[in-house]
Amino acid sequence: MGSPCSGCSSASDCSGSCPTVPEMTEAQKASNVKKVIAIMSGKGGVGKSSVTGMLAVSLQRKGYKVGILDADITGPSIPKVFGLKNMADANETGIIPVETSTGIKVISLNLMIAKEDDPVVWRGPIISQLVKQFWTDVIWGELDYLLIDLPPGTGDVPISVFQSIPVDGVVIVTTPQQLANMVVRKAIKMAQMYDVNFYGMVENFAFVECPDCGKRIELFGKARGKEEAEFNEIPFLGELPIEPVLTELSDAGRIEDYQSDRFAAIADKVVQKSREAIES
Ligand SMILES: Nc1ncnc2c1ncn2[C@@H]1O[C@H](COP(=O)(O)OP(=O)(O)OP(=O)(O)O)[C@@H](O)[C@H]1O
Repeated sequence: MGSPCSGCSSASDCSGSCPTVPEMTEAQKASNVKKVIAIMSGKGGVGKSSVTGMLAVSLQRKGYKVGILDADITGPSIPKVFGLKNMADANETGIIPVETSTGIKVISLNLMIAKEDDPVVWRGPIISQLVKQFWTDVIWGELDYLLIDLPPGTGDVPISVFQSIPVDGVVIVTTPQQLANMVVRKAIKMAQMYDVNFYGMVENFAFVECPDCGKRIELFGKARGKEEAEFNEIPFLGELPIEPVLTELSDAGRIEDYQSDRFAAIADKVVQKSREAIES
């Protein structure tokens, strides 16, 4: 599992006897998570959970061991898109994540409540505490990548994730519309305040391909993800079209059946970025 000291400005010349470092929980001792990647967006509904889900699927297909921590507590969609029906269990060591049909480990509040449509009417600090426990008290086991699906924006949960979980890199999801209104730049600036690596930006809903002639139609205006990534001096990971089959499979809980070369290419770049982060 990542060092509890990551994020501490004195970590490089620490004597190792810092009283503020909490002891590792039993679940943390039983886990070894190599890389934590946070998926964030400025605004809601841009496809952040879909990108998280498909990135997990693509990394899993490449042979990596992958988990998803659903930190979007009040609007969790990860269990639904993977068609998860079982509740998360627990033992004396910690909480046991639920596995998808291809073996991706998932934890989400919706795997702990009796009815998936019951609302979560909790204040920010309680939600943030729960997200921290998803890191400290879940038995993640051996993972190459843990993806964190953050709620949109720059509120309590992203702050507490960046402060308490050793996030290695951030993938930011945006759309052509959203680029016009600065919100995505706020999210980027927030993550930069916590000094995390930017793996890059994904532009979702960039275009629709005409099913008859293959023509590219830019429904939400000109796709400008590459330009926006350059403006923010972060890598551009790729653009994704609107594909009704993705919506259909997600609604049916079968996101793992979706095939996309574009996602596979984005996953390759994410792997590359995570390796560069090790080497730098
Ligand atoms: N490229 C795409 N093509 C077709 N449908 C998509 C695509 N990306 C996302 N969707 C659909 O758009 C809807 C919103 O996507 P998603 O839930 O991933 O967004 P989100 O940013 O995570 O939303 P929230 O702010 O609620 O967390 C879902 O129904 C999803 O299936």
